[in-house]
Amino acid sequence: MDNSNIITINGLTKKFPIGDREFTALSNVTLSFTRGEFTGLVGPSGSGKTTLLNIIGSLDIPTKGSATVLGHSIKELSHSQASQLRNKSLGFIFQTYNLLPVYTVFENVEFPLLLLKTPARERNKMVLQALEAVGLTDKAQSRPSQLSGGESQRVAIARAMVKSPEIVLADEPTANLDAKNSHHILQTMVKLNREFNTTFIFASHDEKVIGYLRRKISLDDGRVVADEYIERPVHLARMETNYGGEMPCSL
Ligand SMILES: Nc1ncnc2c1ncn2[C@@H]1O[C@H](COP(=O)(O)OP(=O)(O)OP(=O)(O)O)[C@@H](O)[C@H]1O
Repeated sequence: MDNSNIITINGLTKKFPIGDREFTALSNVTLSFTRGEFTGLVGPSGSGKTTLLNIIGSLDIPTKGSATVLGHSIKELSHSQASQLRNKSLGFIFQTYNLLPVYTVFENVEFPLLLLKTPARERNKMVLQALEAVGLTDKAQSRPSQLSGGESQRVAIARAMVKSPEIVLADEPTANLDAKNSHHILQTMVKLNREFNTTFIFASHDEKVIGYLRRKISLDDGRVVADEYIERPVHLARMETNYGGEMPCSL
């Protein structure tokens, strides 16, 4: 397994202008992430989790310091280079799913491959594989309005995973789900992380998410206040006991 460094953050400070003042959302953050991590940024509301995830995802840039993602310094990317990095190498999962309502489940998952100009036959195969991985093959022709919250989030996971990104960034992915669906989608992500060695980085204050993390980075007031590796995450342990280490294939 290749466990090389894929994200390096050095002395990162992010300030937002508010009127004629500045608000410091992140303050001198230094962190690195290796391939295959299942890591969460945790902390109270307003602690800077989303801001950090957005910078890693090249949706925003540092005010000071640097963030280097897959060899690209985020501050130095042009708009088109940043969107190329996102299209090719990053998958995003948001709390509101962000599915396109007029398209079918199949078309929603296909969308990133259209941006990458993947040929039709290959596209078809990749979409079906992604839907199978999240257990939604039978919903391929449904529209988002016909899905439950848990199913919608699984479509979002399939859409994030379909292009085999190196990194998936998930911002409060369970915020709109009940406990059963939250565990379901978290276990889906654990399975994908294991199968493809995809790096997952979460921003969340949900204890259910935290129970699956192998690394927990705590933020408070824009600063990293703890960075812990968890030997036996509580929900992972429970999942392995329940399924004897094997995940149910219908996840
Ligand atoms: N564009 C912006 N302009 C001004 N302030 C901002 C902007 N984006 C974020 N902030 C501020 O930066 C701080 C950190 O916000 P951020 O969304 O990163 O926190 P968070 O930890 O993700 O919070 P939550 O758990 O509530 O989503 C907050 O105080 C927020 O109001």
